[in-house]
Amino acid sequence: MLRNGTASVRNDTDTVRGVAGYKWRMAKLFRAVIMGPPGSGKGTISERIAQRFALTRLSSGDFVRENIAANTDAGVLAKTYIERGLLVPDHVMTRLLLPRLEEMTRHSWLMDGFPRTLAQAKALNSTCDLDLVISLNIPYETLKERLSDRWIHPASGRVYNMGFNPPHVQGRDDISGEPLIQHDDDKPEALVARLRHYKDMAKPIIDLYKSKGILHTFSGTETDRIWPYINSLLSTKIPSTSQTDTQRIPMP
Ligand SMILES: Nc1ccn([C@H]2C[C@H](O)[C@@H](COP(=O)(O)OP(=O)(O)OP(=O)(O)O)O2)c(=O)n1
Ligand SMILES: Nc1nc2c(ncn2[C@@H]2O[C@H](COP(=O)(O)OP(=O)(O)O)[C@@H](O)[C@H]2O)c(=O)[nH]1
Repeated sequence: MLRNGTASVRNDTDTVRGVAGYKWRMAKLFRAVIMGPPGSGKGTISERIAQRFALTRLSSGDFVRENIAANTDAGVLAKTYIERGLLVPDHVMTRLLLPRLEEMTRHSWLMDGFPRTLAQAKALNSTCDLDLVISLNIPYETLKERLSDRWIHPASGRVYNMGFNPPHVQGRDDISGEPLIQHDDDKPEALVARLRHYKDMAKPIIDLYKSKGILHTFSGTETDRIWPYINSLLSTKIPSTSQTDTQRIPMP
């Protein structure tokens, strides 16, 4: 339910009357957030969840990049921070993200990369009710190893790992064939500060979601071992066979 909108299709099953006089039951929608330190596997796991459960995957990082590429006002502003290695301020992030979410009243989605601050979590909370938050808890040594091996296709945000999911052609993006790059802040010397920053920022957000009873934490060193637990949790919450975000089920 978008509280400031007119549609109300989440967390319950709505009944609407179609043109032929049929009633249609709108399947329950599902909204989730995935959190975790850099390298914890948010992107990798979101991709699996989106495919398995036919959710729309929303990545705030991709969204920032799209706005920068499209030269929107918020994108131009966001760029000035990212170029200096800073996080985009809350008011810019919410200006970018919330209108997008308001377009999603009839979609189930999973958000990666937002909220990153308590202010962003509160802004999200005032826009929609989340069903579930996945928090990934991965040891530091594992993060360090993974990130030193992470290669990115900057234009799309597609992520590779030379051991875990290498590109078909070394150093090249699978889809575009363009060169892959490594981020400076994936280097071990930058990681300690990034992790400390993540812990400080994430703690109040995690506490908030814990108090709402929607937080689920998964710990481990391998995505493939964590995945079955996430899969079975989500299987109890969303129908895996759903091919569309809003299912229409004819009712007598
Ligand atoms: N809530 C957010 C989300 C994103 N960004 C900005 C800063 C990031 O550098 C950039 C890209 O975000 P990503 O989530 O794609 O990338 P990161 O490398 O920061 O995240 P991670 O290492 O966790 O994948 O967008 C931000 O400031 N605030
Ligand atoms: N070796 C290994 N690498 C992984 C595993 N899971 C994800 N990765 C890789 O680790 C890096 C970080 O994962 P990513 O999904 O980008 O994490 P995010 O920063 O939280 O979004 C990427 O290069 C992934 O391909 C895993 O279980 N083992």
